[in-house]
Amino acid sequence: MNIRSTTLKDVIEIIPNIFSDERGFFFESFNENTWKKQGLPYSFKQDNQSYSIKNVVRGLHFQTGEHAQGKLVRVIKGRVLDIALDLRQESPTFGKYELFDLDSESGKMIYIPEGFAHGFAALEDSIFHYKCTGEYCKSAEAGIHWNDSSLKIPWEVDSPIVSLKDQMLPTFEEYLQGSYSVN
Ligand SMILES: Cc1cn([C@H]2C[C@H](O)[C@@H](COP(=O)(O)OP(=O)(O)O[C@H]3O[C@H](C)C(=O)[C@H](O)[C@H]3O)O2)c(=O)[nH]c1=O
Repeated sequence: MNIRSTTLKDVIEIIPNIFSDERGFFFESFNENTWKKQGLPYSFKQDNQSYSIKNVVRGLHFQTGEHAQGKLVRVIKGRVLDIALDLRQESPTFGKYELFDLDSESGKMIYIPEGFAHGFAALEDSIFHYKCTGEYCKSAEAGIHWNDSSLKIPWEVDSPIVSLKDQMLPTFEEYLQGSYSVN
């Protein structure tokens, strides 16, 4: 597999070895020993999967404090524009985000460590899968508004479909003035 650093400190892009033949293709989406040898995070506590119709935007989400989650994200079907936003005040890339075009054919994965807000837009009807380094904790859920005017995230979708919960999320400025601690 190929591992590439990104513009965000500690966010890693992973391209697995894909074995193609006349039937289709195969790749290992996770292997503890291989990841351990490559110095990649390998301890995950929960797998999640969501299906989003085209134009859905989910996020930007994170869990606060000790419940912060690292996420290994990939697309099983379709194509998404994925985003990671660095919320770690001590990070050299604090307040920066990067967009990642993820699709089912490339198998490309992104590892997003604890301390980031995460979201994605479904550019097609898509199945999204991610491994989390920590379990879900409803009381620790937090987020930042998907359409924040200071972040100006270019989602590439027309009339996004956003949950009521996400429509109510604070702006990045409101978050910064709040009392959240992401890790
Ligand atoms: C995240 C989560 C949710 N749920 C329940 C809670 C709700 O009843 C239902 C839907 O949850 P929600 O609307 O928060 O799902 P998403 O909008 O896809 O949230 C996720 O979207 C962005 C992209 C993320 O990175 C987060 O991991 C996660 O917040 O699933 C669970 O039971 N366990 C869980 O781990």
